[in-house]
Amino acid sequence: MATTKADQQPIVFTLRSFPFIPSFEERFSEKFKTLKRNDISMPLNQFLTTHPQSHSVRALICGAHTPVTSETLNSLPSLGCVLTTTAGLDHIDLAECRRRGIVIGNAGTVYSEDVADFAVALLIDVLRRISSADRFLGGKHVGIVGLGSIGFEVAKRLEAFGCIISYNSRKKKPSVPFPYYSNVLDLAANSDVLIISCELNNETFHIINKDVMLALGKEGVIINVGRGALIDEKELVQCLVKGEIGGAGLDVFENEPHVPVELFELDNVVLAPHKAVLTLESFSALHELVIANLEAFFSNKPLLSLVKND
Ligand SMILES: O=C(O)C(=O)CO
Repeated sequence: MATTKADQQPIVFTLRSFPFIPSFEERFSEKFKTLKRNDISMPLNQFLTTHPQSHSVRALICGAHTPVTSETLNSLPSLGCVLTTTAGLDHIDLAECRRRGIVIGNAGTVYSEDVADFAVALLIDVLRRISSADRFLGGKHVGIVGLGSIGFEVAKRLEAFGCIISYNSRKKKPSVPFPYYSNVLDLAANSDVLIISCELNNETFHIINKDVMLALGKEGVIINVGRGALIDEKELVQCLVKGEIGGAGLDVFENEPHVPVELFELDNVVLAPHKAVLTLESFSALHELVIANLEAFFSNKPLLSLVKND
């Protein structure tokens, strides 16, 4: 049998959730020798500890629903690179990657514009469904929690609607013209709308708690396109049911795919099944980025979307 270019390549282990487009999958498997877990009924770590090729895996592709735990990493002794198809990193044991010198690449900014569009669409939907003319978007004070690439794209779009933007993030961003709040509670107290687009980590878990929701107030709207666990979901449901906040647009939930049943009953809530990034444009850009990252890794160059993990 003729040897293809892929036979000479180190092995890339692709976990299931990589959103391949068929033509891309072909290109990908010509370029890279891949190990796939076809039988997903076998637990991942059992597959890895019994599969002889696990020892030769140099790069791993994962997604939001395929956690990369220390156990997984320990079953891949030659692993040097983890590429996630997500912008978020909360499914990866970052400390273990750091300890083992494994580089991490994420989806960079490929989703930012689509997620920002989606956040704005959710907001318009929440406001227009329940409101009379005095609740339209113009003049609303919008607080953005997490002014990364998504948050910034949201700000650009909402400024064009005449909204007044301010934000909270770990640090004040010197190049940004919007007022900064170092504390989410103060941001909520001064906003009509909170857009949640920060990353989920130990510091941001339940950053939107009951106090923040009460500070946002009865007319306040929350849009979450980050991660479900950024909001204390039980409290969110209570606040919505009791009318302590005005509405919510949610693309993410604390225990996906579970969605609290109470939310389905509420007219002032718009629910979406974690689909803000699901566009052909986002995925095509992601696929190019994954290939470019693997090529960079295998030629000892820095990843294009290298994650800072120190
Ligand atoms: O990029 C991410 O973090 C996502 O949630 C994609 O769905």
